[in-house]
Amino acid sequence: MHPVDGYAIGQSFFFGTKDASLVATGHSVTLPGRSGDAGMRAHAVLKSLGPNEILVGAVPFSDTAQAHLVVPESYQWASALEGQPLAVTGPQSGVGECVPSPQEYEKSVAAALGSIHARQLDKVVLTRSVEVPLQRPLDVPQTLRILRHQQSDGYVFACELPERRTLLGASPELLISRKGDTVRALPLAGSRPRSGDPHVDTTRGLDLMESDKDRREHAFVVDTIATALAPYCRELSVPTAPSVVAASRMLHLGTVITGRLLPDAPPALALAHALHPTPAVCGTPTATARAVIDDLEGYDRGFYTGMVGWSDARGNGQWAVTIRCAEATATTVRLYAGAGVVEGSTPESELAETDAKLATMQGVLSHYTGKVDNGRSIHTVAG
Ligand SMILES: C=C(O[C@@H]1C=C(C(=O)O)C=C[C@H]1O)C(=O)O
Repeated sequence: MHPVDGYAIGQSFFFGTKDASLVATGHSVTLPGRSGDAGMRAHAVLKSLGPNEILVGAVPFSDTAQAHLVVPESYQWASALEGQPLAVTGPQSGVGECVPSPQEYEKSVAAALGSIHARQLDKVVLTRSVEVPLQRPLDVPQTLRILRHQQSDGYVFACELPERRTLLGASPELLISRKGDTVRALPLAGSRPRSGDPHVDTTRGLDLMESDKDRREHAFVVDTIATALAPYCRELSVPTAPSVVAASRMLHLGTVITGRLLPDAPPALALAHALHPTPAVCGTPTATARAVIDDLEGYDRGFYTGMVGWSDARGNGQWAVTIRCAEATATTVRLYAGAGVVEGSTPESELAETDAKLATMQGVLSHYTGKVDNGRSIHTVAG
């Protein structure tokens, strides 16, 4: 038994790394949840409640949408969750409903490339979502164990949202963590699918490291994060080159950024707000990229590409970027994936990247959904 087995739909929260798990239940106080100064306001409320209080939850991509941040009635830290292999997958259950469709997504990437060539922006991250019916109710603890098994590093999470929706996933990307005066971020950008063969993956990793397009795509993120953190830090270490980070089905370029904060630096959630949305999930410049996303994507990302995590009253916390995730109701599950578009991108390669990223959660959830085809077969027939 692990405290995660007490996970209750509508009430609980789970956040786990390879070292520890946080399991929280209920909400005594719901915190102010819009972006901007929400991080500081939430911290003030938390501090007023007492030194042992924490807040947990998720912040959406949009800075005008409502966040879901709560002070739980109870919480406990427990050991890391033991992974569980994915045993059986259900039968093929047909095509998921895609927004935008694969064809529309490729058109949007082409339109974004037009804006990049016209020098209106340098990078924009365009995403897709697929909704799939559930064939049986989702077992959250079991899904979290499967996610832990697949993603040995990284951040496994489940967060109860209003209207009995469950946000869950395994993110390989750390927006920011703060422990005492030490901060850490692990931004990811620039990706290749994994092959299942370690030798092929080594070659793909080298290819990623040598790809000018992926290195530029990555550098936008690192530069933006380093610039945003610098005013709060007395030391900031930013490696000059990224390394290859292996997620369950993807290889990414990643850079471990670490810093020592100045006295009176903001608490973890406020630092996270200062960084969000990074060009890993939005683009460069941020405001132009947001406008292009609003114009081209055609759906509301909700909590996907926001942040999920916890903070304590001392200012510590861990906030992961909400990717490789799904949002489940009692009867459906919506999956998400996106890819960064820069000079050198092509519509086909970015669509393929989103398919590869969708496969992470599709594989994990296939036990509940059957195998899902996210519109590519329609694409092939039509094309
Ligand atoms: C938007 C997503 O991923 C982001 C985009 C990446 C890229 O374009 O290479 C890599 C990791 C993430 O920062 C996603 O996984 O859905």
